[in-house]
Amino acid sequence: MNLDISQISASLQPAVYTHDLGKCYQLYAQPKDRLKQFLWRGRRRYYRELWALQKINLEIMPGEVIGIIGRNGSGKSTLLQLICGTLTPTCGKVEVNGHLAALLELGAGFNPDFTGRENIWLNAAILGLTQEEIADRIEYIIDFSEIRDFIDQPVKTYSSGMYVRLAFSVAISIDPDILIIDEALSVGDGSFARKSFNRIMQLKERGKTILFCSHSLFQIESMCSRALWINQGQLMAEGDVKHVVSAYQTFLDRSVLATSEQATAPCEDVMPADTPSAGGYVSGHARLDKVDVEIEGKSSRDAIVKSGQSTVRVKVSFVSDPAIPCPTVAVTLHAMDGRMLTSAATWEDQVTLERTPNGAGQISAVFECLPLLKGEYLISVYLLCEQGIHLYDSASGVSTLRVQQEGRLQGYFAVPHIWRIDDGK
Ligand SMILES: Nc1ncnc2c1ncn2[C@@H]1O[C@H](COP(=O)(O)OP(=O)(O)OP(=O)(O)O)[C@@H](O)[C@H]1O
Repeated sequence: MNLDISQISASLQPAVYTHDLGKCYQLYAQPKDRLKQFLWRGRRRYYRELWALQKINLEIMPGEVIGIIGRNGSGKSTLLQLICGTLTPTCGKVEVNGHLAALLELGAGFNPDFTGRENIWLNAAILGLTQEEIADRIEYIIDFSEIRDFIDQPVKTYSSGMYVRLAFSVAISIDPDILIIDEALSVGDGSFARKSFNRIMQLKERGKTILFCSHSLFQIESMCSRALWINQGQLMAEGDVKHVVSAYQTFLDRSVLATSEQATAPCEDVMPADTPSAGGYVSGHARLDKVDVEIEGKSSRDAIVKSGQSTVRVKVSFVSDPAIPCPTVAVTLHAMDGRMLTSAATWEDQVTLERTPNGAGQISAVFECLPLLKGEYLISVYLLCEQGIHLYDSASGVSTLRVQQEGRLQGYFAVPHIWRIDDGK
């Protein structure tokens, strides 16, 4: 057997390695301060420093799928951009071993006056493809983007959806060893979002290294083996995804800013922009049709609920393309400050939804004798892919539950328990 030592050592090299990596921005209160700074040549300081990232030490091995979490402005995008080389570090170093493709600002490299086809050539060359490789792949890129009819028009005439489709198709076509994704797991709209998500999942299955940041902890937990939590530019935790997500969730719960940061559930509303079929669904997609909340059999958006007594039923109707696997449904309960208190999901309970040949289906989540304690709570509903990862559609705050309670117990939930008189044994 011939062992190629150089190949073995290459495979043991981290795909991404950073040492004491840091990025500092100079913030000027007014534009003229920049000029003054230039004229004084560093003898006086007219700016304030902002360390977007500090002392980041990472070793990401080939094939790892790493999720990056943190509040807005914590430094996630800065880290991804430093790894991609679109930002220069202020200190420390970053090493990348392998062909890297980034889905950061999609289409940032497009020239608006060039046609879609010309931009493919330009963009793919920037991403490292040779002329021959581009020639080989251009038809695939155009097909994947589904905008063949417009491919010879200048991209400035494109809708934002078309722009994103083209940019994603080019980025994904380079077959990278390392894929960097900044909040772009659901690219574009409708069926394209699912298709792009499937493409990313294929790369994961083929053992590619993937780094992505998302506000959806749910998506991070579903896809990643390891997670990094960044706060105010510092690495707060890294390691097993469940531990890191849980530590971050605890931090969010403790934070007075939790309200503004609660995009932790499957988040953004994703409404299909494609043309619906006669059955009301969009090709390759699914959407919520109707969500109704019933308290003791009566429909209500703003209901009085008796703690430990009332039954709450969340009725969800959806339509989906019958050609895609049947979707899954999740229901979450939030406190009014946005914190998610609990959730229920069909895939976790091994419940399979049913639908008509037209792709329409209904399911109810029934919460009997709801054990919430006094207070106000919000219900949200999510429609996801069969694996419970890709979000098709969501409806936030579909109903407010005003829970009334006898007695003085404090907290959010009554947890089943018993009291035992301790006889000292
Ligand atoms: N070009 C820039 N000039 C000055 N400050 C910047 C610049 N880019 C980012 N920052 C600051 O650096 C910090 C980190 O920003 P970054 O975009 O990396 O955060 P993030 O975690 O990706 O946020 P989000 O989740 O909102 O995308 C923020 O305080 C941001 O305001």
